[in-house]
Amino acid sequence: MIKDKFFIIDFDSTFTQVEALDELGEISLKDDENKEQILAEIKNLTNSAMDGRSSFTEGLTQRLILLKANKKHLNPLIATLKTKVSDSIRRNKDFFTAFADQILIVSSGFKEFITPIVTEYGIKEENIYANTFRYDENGNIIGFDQENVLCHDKGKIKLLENLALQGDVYVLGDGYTDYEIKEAGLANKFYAFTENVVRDAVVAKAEHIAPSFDEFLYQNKLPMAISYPKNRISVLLLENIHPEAVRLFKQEGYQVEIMNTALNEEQLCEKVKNVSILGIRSKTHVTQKVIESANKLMAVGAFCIGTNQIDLKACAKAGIAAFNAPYSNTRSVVELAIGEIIMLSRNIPTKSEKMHQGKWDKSAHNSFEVRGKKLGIVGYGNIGSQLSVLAEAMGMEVYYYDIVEKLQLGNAKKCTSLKQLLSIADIITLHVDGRASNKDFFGPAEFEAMKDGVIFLNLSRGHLVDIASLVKNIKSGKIIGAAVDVFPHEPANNAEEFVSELRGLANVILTPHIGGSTSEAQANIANFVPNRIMEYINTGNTYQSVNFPNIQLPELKNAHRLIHVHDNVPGVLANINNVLANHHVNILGQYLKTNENIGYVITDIDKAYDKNLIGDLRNIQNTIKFRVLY
Ligand SMILES: NC(=O)c1ccc[n+]([C@@H]2O[C@H](COP(=O)([O-])OP(=O)(O)OC[C@H]3O[C@@H](n4cnc5c(N)ncnc54)[C@H](O)[C@@H]3O)[C@@H](O)[C@H]2O)c1
Ligand SMILES: O=C(O)[C@H](O)COP(=O)(O)O
Repeated sequence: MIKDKFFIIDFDSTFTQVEALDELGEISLKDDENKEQILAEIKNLTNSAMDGRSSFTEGLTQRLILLKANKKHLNPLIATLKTKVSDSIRRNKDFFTAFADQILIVSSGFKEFITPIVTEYGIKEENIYANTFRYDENGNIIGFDQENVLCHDKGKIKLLENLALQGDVYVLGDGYTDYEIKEAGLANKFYAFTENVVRDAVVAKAEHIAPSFDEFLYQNKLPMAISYPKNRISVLLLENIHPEAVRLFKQEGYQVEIMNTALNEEQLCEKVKNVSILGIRSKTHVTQKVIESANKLMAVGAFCIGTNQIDLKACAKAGIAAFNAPYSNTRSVVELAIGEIIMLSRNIPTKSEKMHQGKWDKSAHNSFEVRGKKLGIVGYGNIGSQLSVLAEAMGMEVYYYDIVEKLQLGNAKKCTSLKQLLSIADIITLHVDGRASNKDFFGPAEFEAMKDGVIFLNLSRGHLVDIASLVKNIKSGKIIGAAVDVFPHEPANNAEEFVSELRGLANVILTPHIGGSTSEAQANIANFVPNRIMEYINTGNTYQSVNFPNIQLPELKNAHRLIHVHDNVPGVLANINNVLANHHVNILGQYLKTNENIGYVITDIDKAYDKNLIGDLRNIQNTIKFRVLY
């Protein structure tokens, strides 16, 4: 135990998430017709005193008058406060018990509700310094004990002077009166606690910020309930990712920065330096150089399906796990493709444009039903196969081609070669992935192999199609309609001009890479990807990672979890186990999986172990990354 340190902890908005007198008002004024107005006044008085803008004593007197509270309201208040203990305080309960002799609650609140809350955490009653209420004969709260220094302005300073603590004093609180203890020279350090409320005036003065109690413990090398403070995990989200992702990451306690645009390599190298989690969509390229610049990167989230924009191998080799959302926008792409197939079959883009120019061109020329037409799907993955089902429901005859064997859905017919599909289909739609070998997949030879009068769609990736060949075949009339959603060069944001030879061609639908841009899809993605990443960070689970060996781990119970990522070379597992044996570690469970690039070993061990173990595991040859979870 550290004997010469004292931890002074504030109660309202620090130990608990709320201001207790505000909560008391919710109870005592429940039936008052002016409740909202009075509560707002009380809050104003609280904030003004906490920000150091007004006299504390005066504010307290006024708040008690406004509250019209009675002794009978205290039990319900205590019950409410018990549910509102700050999350990071709650999870570090063991610390309060272990360091009970050194922890003092110093509050300008009231012992009547503070004592029952904090003593549950092992805090000693004699270490609670706070005010006490005065009541009338009917139990109405009519004031406070004027003798107590804590009801006066600068009360906390006076108390600390009286206590004359012999040792280092650390103060943790959200309010100005907490900061004043340090200002008066009565504390060695003041930590502005910002988990529940951020008071700008206090943060501006504080030398140390503690967004959570874990951070306070971490900075002071004190035992923590979790292995690493979550507020130290920084998230950078690019390309206008849906706000649900921001909410989830913030709720987890991470620091989140958002940008609406994609970044080029140079910009990203600069921005990614201290980032722990990077979120991108299809336009930001995570290259080897970017990875080399990322000193703290743990995970990359592609908030989309495609991952060709990420150097997955380089990420794995650097111990960075990558995740995507493999199904969240599938249906949106399929619906757009269906709509476009019908629109192009009826020559609608041309007809609509003419109408806007005042030209009435009623004719059936070049207009066809889709029923009975042959749809050729290239790439029968999640999107291709889902499209197959909807197209058949509209009476289309479906043909598909894929490089791997796929389950045929409904009556869809497999083509044994791309050439076969191209020679059969009336409408050809591209749904392969953007792997490097698919670059210029469709060029002069592929367009040549198509039937005359064909319709062509690309909603997969821009670099798969040679645009010059596509334009040539549209202009020659071989292709009578086309829909293109993805392009070899796409603007980084909505302010940049879209430049393409495809502009201005008849019966060509051009869309700004919006196949997956529906509210439903974006919200689904923003839910899916953060959850995968947080699970990886919190448990080591790599299920559905696109570059790490996939391991689904059991819940971590009463153990420490050692997570070891290493080059996939012989002997590393043996070395890990030798180190564990040398330190007489009791192994509770061990899991190993490798892929072509890395090995991933998870070992759950008894909590009691010699701390040199960690350094020895880190030093094993071929270790890429090592972390401990609890
Ligand atoms: N326009 C958009 O907004 C949008 C939205 C979502 C996805 N996409 C793109 O669509 C692609 C496909 O999505 P998915 O979810 O169906 O992916 P998927 O991985 O489930 O399917 C891709 C299929 O293509 C096949 N394939 C790959 N190369 C091939 C080739 N040369 N010839 C034949 N088949 C080949 C694969 O075997 C696989 O079955 C994504 O990778 C992404 O690039 C675009
Ligand atoms: O891969 C995808 O899911 C699509 O290309 C969508 O990409 P986006 O999120 O950049 O629109």
